[in-house]
Amino acid sequence: MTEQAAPPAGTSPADIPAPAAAAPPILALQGAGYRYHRGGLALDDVSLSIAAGESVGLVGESGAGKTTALRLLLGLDAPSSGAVLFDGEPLNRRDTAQIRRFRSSVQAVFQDPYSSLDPRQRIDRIVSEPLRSLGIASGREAAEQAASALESVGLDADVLRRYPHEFSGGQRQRIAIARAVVCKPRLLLADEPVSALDMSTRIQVIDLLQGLRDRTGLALVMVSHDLGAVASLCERTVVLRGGRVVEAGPTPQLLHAPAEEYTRALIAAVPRLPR
Ligand SMILES: Nc1ncnc2c1ncn2[C@@H]1O[C@H](COP(=O)(O)OP(=O)(O)OP(=O)(O)O)[C@@H](O)[C@H]1O
Repeated sequence: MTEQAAPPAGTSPADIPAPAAAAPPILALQGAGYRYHRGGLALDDVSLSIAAGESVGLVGESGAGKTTALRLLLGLDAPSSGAVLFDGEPLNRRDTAQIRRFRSSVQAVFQDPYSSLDPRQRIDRIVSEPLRSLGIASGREAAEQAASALESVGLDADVLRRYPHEFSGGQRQRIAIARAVVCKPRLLLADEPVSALDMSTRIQVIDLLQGLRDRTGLALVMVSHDLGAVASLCERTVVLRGGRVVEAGPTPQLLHAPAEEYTRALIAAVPRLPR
């Protein structure tokens, strides 16, 4: 039961402001299903939501449906059944005004930092691209925001005139993260963001994501096989198996006292949980 203070003498109920309605989650899957043209049901009745500032891990064995779920959340594919909700409204790829708001609020980072950056473009063009394509900034203003995004991922502005091939995998992933955060999104969707990196670079990129999350309140959805990365970054974890959610809950609880045998087996398959 919640307690409610009595109104001060002389005030009528109409004078008392109504409690603010809770904001809807930034993004949600609502009973979402997805079937590939030549495949079976890759996702089946999946519901999950990401509130402002929240970090959610999506785990499961290969083929569980993690990438498919992320593609629906990113609006790259439309669900075959159910819905994707953005700020509480169904995501409609034909609603250009909504899609513009969506793109400036929800950005992505992918696994392979080698293929995700256009090799013919200089870093300044790559990092400032979301600003130009969303009409947020151009010219000098876009260049300044790109430099500041690079600074936020630990790279100096002198990288701006260089090309992707001049950088290591970890530096390229930092550049990809700078491009994702340059328009100050509310949510970052990351598909295996550290799995192509060696162990020490992995830890640096996890620390970077952790720092961005803590400093800016950025919400995060991370698909990962690396339960150590999920433990470091995600307060909540959703376990997928065969396209369905088998278990979800606070990450420490889920990793240390899993309710499902499937989750126990996933954890047991990890040599150790780093850090
Ligand atoms: N383009 C496609 N056409 C047909 N079936 C597909 C396609 N992409 C994925 N699938 C199938 O959909 C299911 C879910 O795949 P998905 O890639 O989402 O899994 P995942 O959990 O991300 O796996 P991994 O960890 O290996 O990346 C699998 O059965 C997969 O074979």
